[in-house]
Amino acid sequence: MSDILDRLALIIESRKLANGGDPDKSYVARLFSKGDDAILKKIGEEATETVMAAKDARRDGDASKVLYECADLWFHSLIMLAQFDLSPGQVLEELARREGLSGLEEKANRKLVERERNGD
Ligand SMILES: N=c1c2ncn([C@@H]3O[C@H](COP(=O)(O)OP(=O)(O)OP(=O)(O)O)[C@@H](O)[C@H]3O)c2ncn1[C@@H]1O[C@H](COP(=O)(O)O)[C@@H](O)[C@H]1O
Repeated sequence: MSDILDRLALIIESRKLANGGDPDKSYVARLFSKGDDAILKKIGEEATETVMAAKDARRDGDASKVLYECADLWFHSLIMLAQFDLSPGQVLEELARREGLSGLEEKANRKLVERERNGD
């Protein structure tokens, strides 16, 4: 299933202006041409729309819109990764690294390290 993420990442990379992306013909190239702030603004918008869709889904009992909004959020996250020369594969590697490590355990370890660093 991560094939689609890899394929999309390749298309997004090809839309960079340095790779010949044309802002008049491509949504992704247009976003790249606007730079960091425009890309990050879209992430904020799509995250908010995802949250609102989830709230509506809980109220209306129809979760289908959550899928669409989440796809928008993931898509724009791929653009943000590309903007920083990162790949979806690297995010998947980070998730794999965390596999089996309880979030509560990780948080406790992090707090311990912070306390040691602060000399508490
Ligand atoms: N998966 C997507 C995809 N998902 C969402 N979108 C676009 O992302 C935008 C989402 O923004 P909004 O929902 O806020 O709608 P909007 O009001 O049009 O947005 P803005 O005016 O704020 O930019 C819409 O224009 C959608 O069409 C996408 N655009 C492109 N792709 C993929 O990216 C590929 C390359 O696209 P181009 O660069 O346009 O060729 C395509 O072949 C697709 O595979």
